[in-house]
Amino acid sequence: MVGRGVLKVTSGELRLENVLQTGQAFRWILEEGIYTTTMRIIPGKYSIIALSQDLNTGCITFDTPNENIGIDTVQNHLRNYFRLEVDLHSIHQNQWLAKDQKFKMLEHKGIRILGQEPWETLVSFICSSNNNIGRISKMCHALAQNFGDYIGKFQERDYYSFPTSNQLAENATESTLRDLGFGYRAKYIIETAKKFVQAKQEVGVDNDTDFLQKIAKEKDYLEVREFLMGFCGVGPKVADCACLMGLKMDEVVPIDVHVGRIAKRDYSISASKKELQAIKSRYDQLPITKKKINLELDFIRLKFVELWGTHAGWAQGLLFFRETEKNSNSPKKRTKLDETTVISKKLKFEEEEKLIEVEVKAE
Ligand SMILES: Nc1nc2[nH]c(O)nc2c(=O)[nH]1
Repeated sequence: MVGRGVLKVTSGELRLENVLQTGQAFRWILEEGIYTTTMRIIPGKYSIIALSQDLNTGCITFDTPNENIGIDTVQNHLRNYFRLEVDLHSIHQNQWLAKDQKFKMLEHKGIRILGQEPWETLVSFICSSNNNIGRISKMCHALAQNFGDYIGKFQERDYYSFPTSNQLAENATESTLRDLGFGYRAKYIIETAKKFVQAKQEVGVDNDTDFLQKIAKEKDYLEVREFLMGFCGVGPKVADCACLMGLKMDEVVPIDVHVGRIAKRDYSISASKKELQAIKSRYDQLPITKKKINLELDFIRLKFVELWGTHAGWAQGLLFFRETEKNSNSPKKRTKLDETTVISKKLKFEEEEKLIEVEVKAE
């Protein structure tokens, strides 16, 4: 191994198996206890990275097998990625449990919200519409393999970067993405990439991460969400996932059917007409939000933020994990990347996609 080091993690604060392949990140590959992917550890450059965790100590051994990046640089990168500055145990005890007795029965299990590349997060969650983790992963790998840069080989596998908005806008087409199995999401990705490139040009920023971080710095949450929802295929849920897992907006609570179900079943949250009307009028100055928002789900979002506080999005992460774990097969079964099926031709589920598309159009 060329560059090897250890990342110290306070015991229990991070469990790789509960964060890397459970619906936040989609390009980690797990084989024999080792997680590998490519990450932008050095600005402007992707590198292959391999991680393994000692479950007794919590410590993570990292390798950058093809290059020597420098231990401090990799450690800093991983601290940021895993958001190790956030004391999960303390937040669980002092913020969530203090206000919500349900967290007595809800251990945090080292489930943390990641600090991912915001452009990749946005595109990944566009892919997540009506989709499951295995298929989203296949799509994200397909984007990297077909439109990203070749980074190198590790243990007989080729690794690629996640494509920039420019790479997608210049080299991908709706038809190629449809051929790769993206279904109706093909159009969303192409339209979003093209508009994104234009938006970057207008402010003179070239890098996708820098651009979205600049937006996040200059605008408040509702404005960032409005901005993101201006892109094709981005509704409140996708925008909120990008805010939470890509832009480190810890208070943001993405709401989808799973979390909506939890809100009604476990928290008896339901809004009166008057309350819904009050939310609607909040968005008079935010026309895209007003058009795309589901008022009932937004009401739930606000209730959860009120209940859980500054790291409400992290609390949602625990509930989301428990809910989706309950409603799925074993994690290994649902997330393992099948080597032979990284998408380079039509996938079996194309027929199913067409059905979904018809349903969406009919809505
Ligand atoms: N923590 C969360 N992970 C997710 N994955 C996905 O598809 N949705 C979510 C979410 O709402 N929270």
